[in-house]
Amino acid sequence: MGLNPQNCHQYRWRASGSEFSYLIFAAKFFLFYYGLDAVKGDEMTTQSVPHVVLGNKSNYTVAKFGGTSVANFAAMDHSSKIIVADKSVRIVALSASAGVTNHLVELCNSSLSEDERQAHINGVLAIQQAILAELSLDTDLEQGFAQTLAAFEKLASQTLQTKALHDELLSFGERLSTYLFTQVLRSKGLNAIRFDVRQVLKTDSQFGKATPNVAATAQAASALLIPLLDDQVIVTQGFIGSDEHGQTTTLGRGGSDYSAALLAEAIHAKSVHIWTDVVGIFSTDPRLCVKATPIARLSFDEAAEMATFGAKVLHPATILPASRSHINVFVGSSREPERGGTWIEREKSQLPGIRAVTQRKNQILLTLKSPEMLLASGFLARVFTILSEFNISVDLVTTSEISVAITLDNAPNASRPELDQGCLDKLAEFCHVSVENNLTLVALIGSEIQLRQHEMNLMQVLSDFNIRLICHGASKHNLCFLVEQGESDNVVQAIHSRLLESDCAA
Ligand SMILES: Nc1ncnc2c1ncn2[C@@H]1O[C@H](COP(=O)(O)OP(=O)(O)O)[C@@H](O)[C@H]1O
Ligand SMILES: N[C@@H](CC(=O)OP(=O)(O)O)C(=O)O
Repeated sequence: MGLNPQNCHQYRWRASGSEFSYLIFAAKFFLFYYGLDAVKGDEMTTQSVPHVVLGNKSNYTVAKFGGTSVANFAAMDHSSKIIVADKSVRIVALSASAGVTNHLVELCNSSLSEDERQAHINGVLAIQQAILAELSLDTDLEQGFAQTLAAFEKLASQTLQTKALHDELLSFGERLSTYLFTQVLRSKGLNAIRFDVRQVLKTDSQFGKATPNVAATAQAASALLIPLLDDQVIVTQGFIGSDEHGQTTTLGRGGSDYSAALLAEAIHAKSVHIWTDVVGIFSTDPRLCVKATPIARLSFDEAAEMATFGAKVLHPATILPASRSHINVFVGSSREPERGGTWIEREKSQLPGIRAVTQRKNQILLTLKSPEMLLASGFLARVFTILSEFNISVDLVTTSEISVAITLDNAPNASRPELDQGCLDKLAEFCHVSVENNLTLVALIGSEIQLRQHEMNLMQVLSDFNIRLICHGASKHNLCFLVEQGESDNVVQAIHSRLLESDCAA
């Protein structure tokens, strides 16, 4: 296509004969997208889109591409066509290429042997080099990429003791993928620039799971990001940010979705598009149930519950900025954008009933029993005070006259403090403590879930399994229970087959 970004001040796309397939793709994508937007009443245009704030909204879109959508050159190529076809996309928030963050997490482990360390470094380099082999980087990108790669190799070869250094190392996946993807977009004729998101995505210093500072992010975005948006596509990193001292932070595993929603909020975007490897959010993980079906529309509440209770396709915090700032969220497949996906919107779901089933493995059940609880007050307050002192976050709670059962998330990526012996000792001072591991939390998600007739079928389905705890009533959007981890895939499949395959919400 031969468009030199240095000389290109207009956001545009030029097609030659050999690029005819892009035209067809763009037309198909546009038809699909326009169809959806027509339903929603939004206006789409193929023209350059200036940053116009209508009311408190611009007409821009933030597009997030997950690790699978930038896994290799072919995936990047598919993803780039979506941006070419949708001129409202002005910020692209990228994840690290699939597999890279897992290597980086391993490299944070201080007990690695030299050979193991080198194998993980080589794993990261191999993924970058395979993509680089298909590209010729412009000088500005080439220099930055080489420096970033050298900085990665230097840091990765050391034993890193602090959480701050772990976050610095974890950030390299996104920092590298954004150089490569910027070039892929330029090769399609887009005026793309790479932007270091740490300049604007401001967080506290809770390394590993930093909390964004929304006001500081908005302020930095209006000074540094919004002025760049009129005639360029900004390629930036998901997952990472920086604290007030300029140190790199991360938002927790899978956090790029959250970054995209935060950036959309900061630039007053109308929507966030999450591009992944499935054609939307399904009635359950499609890898587990072949008959799982994509859900066309979900409310913010339903989507938040699904993400919280294990639907890996969306980071649970994504809905927070989207919901408070009225930003619609779309989830679709970067390989097959024309197949549509799931729209997550403020409107309440039209259909009461169960719409999906999710599971979250590696849960702990903590049961605290004390005869003193009988007719006594203050027991629960004492329990929760101790858990909070140890920064332990509780998921489900059920109580009986003399005991309380609590579930805690112990997933490897939960980024939460583990249940340590100090906490258990403190609880044991006034009650009998039992800890059960290897459990899975299964959640039925929907709207106005009440134990009506077809939900009662659930009890029949579950009668074949050993259920450890059931929790229902605090939210109308879920009904949760714990099962043994070894059985949980079967439980989800049985529930899906009996409750969702006949009247799965669409
Ligand atoms: N309810 C669900 N709907 C769709 N996908 C789901 C669901 N639950 C789990 N998943 C899994 O989430 C995966 C996509 O998330 P992820 O691997 O994080 O993608 P990305 O690389 O785009 O970040 C899918 O491949 C699918 O197996
Ligand atoms: N790369 C980070 C952040 C992320 O969001 O990735 P993905 O979009 O591939 O889930 C991770 O693997 O956790």
